[in-house]
Amino acid sequence: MIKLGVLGLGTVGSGVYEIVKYRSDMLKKATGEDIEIAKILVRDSSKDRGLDVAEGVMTENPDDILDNPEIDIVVEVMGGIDKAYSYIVRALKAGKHVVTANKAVISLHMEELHKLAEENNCGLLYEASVAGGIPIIKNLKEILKINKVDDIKGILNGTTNFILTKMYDEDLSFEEALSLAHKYGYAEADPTDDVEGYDAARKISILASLAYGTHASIDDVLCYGITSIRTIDVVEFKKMGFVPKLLGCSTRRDNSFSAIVEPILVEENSMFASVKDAFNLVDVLGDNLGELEFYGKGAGKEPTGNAVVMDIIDIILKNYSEFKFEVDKSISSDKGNLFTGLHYLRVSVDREEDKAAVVEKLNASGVQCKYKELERDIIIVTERISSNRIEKLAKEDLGLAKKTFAYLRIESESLVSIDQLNI
Ligand SMILES: NC(=O)C1=CN([C@@H]2O[C@H](COP(=O)(O)OP(=O)(O)OC[C@H]3O[C@@H](n4cnc5c(N)ncnc54)[C@H](OP(=O)(O)O)[C@@H]3O)[C@@H](O)[C@H]2O)C=CC1
Ligand SMILES: N[C@@H](CC=O)C(=O)O
Repeated sequence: MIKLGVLGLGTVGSGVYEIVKYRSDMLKKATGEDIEIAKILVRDSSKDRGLDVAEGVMTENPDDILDNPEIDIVVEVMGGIDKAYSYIVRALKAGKHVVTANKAVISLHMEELHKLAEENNCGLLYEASVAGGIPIIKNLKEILKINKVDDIKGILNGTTNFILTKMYDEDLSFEEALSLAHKYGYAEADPTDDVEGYDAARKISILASLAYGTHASIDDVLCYGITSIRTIDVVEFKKMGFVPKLLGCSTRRDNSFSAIVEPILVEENSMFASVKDAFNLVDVLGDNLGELEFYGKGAGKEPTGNAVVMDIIDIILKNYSEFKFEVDKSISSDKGNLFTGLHYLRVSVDREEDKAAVVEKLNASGVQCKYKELERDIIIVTERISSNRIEKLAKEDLGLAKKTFAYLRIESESLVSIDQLNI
């Protein structure tokens, strides 16, 4: 009998609970073990969750799990950083295996937690922390056995993909789409993490760390969210034949890597454009393998619960010990300089006369571009520049205040010059 202690019974925790409860025969067949959820930690054990949890299983005291010698595996699905981190550390020090969906903790403490797990002969698995139901981490570890992986790119956040899809396909406002994403359980407790790109930044930092054998932290990831994209931008994207997607990308050249999360305009007929709602797509480039894509549900109760339970199976079958996370200190981040492209930039102005000032500064910036003036906005497309340069153009050369502009890199194999763009 394997006993689980589950920290959290929200969206993911209830998915885990239901799979363990209703798929017990299949789990026994897969592992040869009976698996029981012995204790579940929540903040409020009196809350009605519509789940038939046996008497005495729910607790508000973490010690009932972390100090319980009968519990073999701790499943952390409560979210947050400090408490979750301290519970994971306690569990590992107590010799308990840990499965977590918490990208915030893994992205921040990856190196230390792997070391701690190894020292205590425990498994530490976190498949659900990246791309929800997609088994990307397990597959990436497999690929890395005989491939060098320099490039990873993906739609890594279900909430923002859902919002952008609803804005593009159904003309919903940003706020309407976000409230739906919350309702479906896709968004983080604080959706700022989703819409500002931090959640995707944590995910790409985890993938980059695994791929490059370095600890890429969230501070190494340049991060822009989707909050500045407005209805007027969507109209312009459609006219140009592009679809906006929030992508997390990482690339390595020699001993430098760049990682970024940013909204990107992809061509209407591209694979990324076809990824709708809360689905994710991760594209991995291995030097033997070539390009490999992983597609599936990136958020939500069942897919994420499935990823967590698959990790539990791997812990029981001891499919965790062969991967060693070793950190190569010679690899460092160069903060997004390796990403370049033509860019779309929209600048909004309050007064007609402000437009002339923007255009004058644009001409003085030295960045080649094309633009058109609308009633209260200027739509600009720039020559190929780096992600750092477009940021400098908006904030320093044009001196634009937050919320008065939006920019997106344009990703297209065929597009080399702004002359090919009709704005
Ligand atoms: N939602 C998703 O689709 C995905 C989420 N994740 C990650 O999974 C984790 C959980 O997310 P999700 O299920 O959406 O979160 P929820 O907010 O839905 O659930 C959190 C659960 O944890 C409990 N909890 C939170 N803090 C504490 C605490 N300090 N002490 C005791 N219990 C606590 C809550 O108890 P109570 O119910 O009593 O308030 C609740 O049951 C997060 O790390 C998230 O990033 C990963 C992939 C997908
Ligand atoms: N909030 C996250 C949940 C899964 O990781 C997302 O929307 O992708």
